[in-house]
Amino acid sequence: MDWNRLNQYFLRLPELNFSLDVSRVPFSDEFLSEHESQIQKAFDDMEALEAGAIANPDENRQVGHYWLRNAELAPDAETAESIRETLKAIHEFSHKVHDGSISGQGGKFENLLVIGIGGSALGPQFVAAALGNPTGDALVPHFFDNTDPAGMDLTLSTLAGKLDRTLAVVISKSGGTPETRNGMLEAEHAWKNAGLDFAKHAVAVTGEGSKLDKHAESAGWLARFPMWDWVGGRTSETGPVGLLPAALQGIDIDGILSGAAAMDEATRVRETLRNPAALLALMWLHETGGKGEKDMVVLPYKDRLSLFSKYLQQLVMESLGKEKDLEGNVVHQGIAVYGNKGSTDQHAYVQQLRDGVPNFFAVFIQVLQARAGSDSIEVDEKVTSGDFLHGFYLGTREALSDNGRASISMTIDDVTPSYVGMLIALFERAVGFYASLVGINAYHQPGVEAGKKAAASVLDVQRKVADRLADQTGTWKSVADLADELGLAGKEEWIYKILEQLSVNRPDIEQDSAPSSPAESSFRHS
Ligand SMILES: O=P(O)(O)OC[C@H]1O[C@H](O)[C@H](O)[C@@H](O)[C@@H]1O
Repeated sequence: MDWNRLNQYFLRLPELNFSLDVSRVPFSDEFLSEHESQIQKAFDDMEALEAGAIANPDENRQVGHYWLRNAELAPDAETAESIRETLKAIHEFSHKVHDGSISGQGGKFENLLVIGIGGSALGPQFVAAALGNPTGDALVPHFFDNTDPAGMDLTLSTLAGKLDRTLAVVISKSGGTPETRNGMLEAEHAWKNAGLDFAKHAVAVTGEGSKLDKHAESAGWLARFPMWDWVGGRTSETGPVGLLPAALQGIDIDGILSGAAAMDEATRVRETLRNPAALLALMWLHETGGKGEKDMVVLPYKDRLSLFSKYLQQLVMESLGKEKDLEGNVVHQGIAVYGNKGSTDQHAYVQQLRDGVPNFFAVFIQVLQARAGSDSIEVDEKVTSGDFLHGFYLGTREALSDNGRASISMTIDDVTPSYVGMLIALFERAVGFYASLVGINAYHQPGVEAGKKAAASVLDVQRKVADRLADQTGTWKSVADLADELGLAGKEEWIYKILEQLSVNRPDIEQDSAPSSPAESSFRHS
């Protein structure tokens, strides 16, 4: 690649020891000048958002995640005070847990069970993996992030005999998400079965007055931490959602906050070529045509960052994947995100990236420090494992460029709390800028509701079908009969799938042996 172009489009932020290289995206100078007024408008939008505008018009909400790492910025004194007080409370609570002045029925807490989903799990999971240290964590984190009973059993099996020293942190902004509620109920049941009082081991992070908040209050849980209306789930990592589990784990949360604050500062600069979030958003615009034409493949060359792409999947796709723009036009926006880590992924899908359908751009994250300490063996003459990792990063990037595949690279020194904060803040702001560039609301998620509503209807049909079979115990019924008798014409497929599932999981519901098709199947209650 062109050394001059690299020097032209290599943004180094010396005060952050962070750099962004967009030289391998084939944009022209004209592209930048053509979009300058749009990016200036995005800066205006962001300024208004940070000043407390209703940046999420559909939900009539402010968007305040940037205030979390700089309370001074909050639009009113009460909000600022609440942020400071909460941070103080997180520190105090975790100190007390660490020194044993708050403990479980079996003694000092040693394990942490985080129960949450989506924005209430992905950030804590990413940070736990990036910054934790299983042999040195103050509390070792475990997660329930689904309503999969087998998954929960697996997690509980690793905590067998230790629940009396395990602190459960139930996280839900709305306080009504079914998966999280189910996880909480399953956990309460497990603690009870172990002869323990769940309330003495539980903490909630949730919106004031939510179902979860009320439940935690009336059951007398150890503590409750707020989840403010103006923080979205996918941008909540620097609020109590992310900070409480991290602090309990023993991670330096002030480091995360200061890294995020420093990146916020750097991405407020209105000079496009000096602003990494603006450059990132413009590169996304260039590569996707502003229409999601290409996917973003995130490839950190460091195991500790392997959950970052999963975290970004929600941040980017739930923010940008929208049917309508702010004016109500149908636009079907979005950028798909996937990736895991290099060089591992070279042995999985990089073949397609290099040679196959050119429908992506890559974002490489290079971490300079190979390992703690400098003691590395030579795995080949004069080269270490870390040199290989670095070589694979440069090699893959080169191979992609050679075949006309664009890539962006960012470089950090090491995976530290501060850099994790920076990465989160950088992508949060790039998402905000990109949303302005394409004219969408990044802060709502209307599409998520459809699946939730349909699931509720499925469970309603399940109750009716199971009751109907129970009313006629012993009688074999076909799907068509049940649909007809229950007035559920058109729902035959659901009825079949529901009964197929129930017959495996409930001893009182049976499916006839080996039917050749759903229509020929029959079921009975016995
Ligand atoms: O924190 P909760 O209210 O439980 O929400 C958890 C998740 O639920 C939904 O799926 C939303 O689309 C996500 O944005 C949110 O993070």
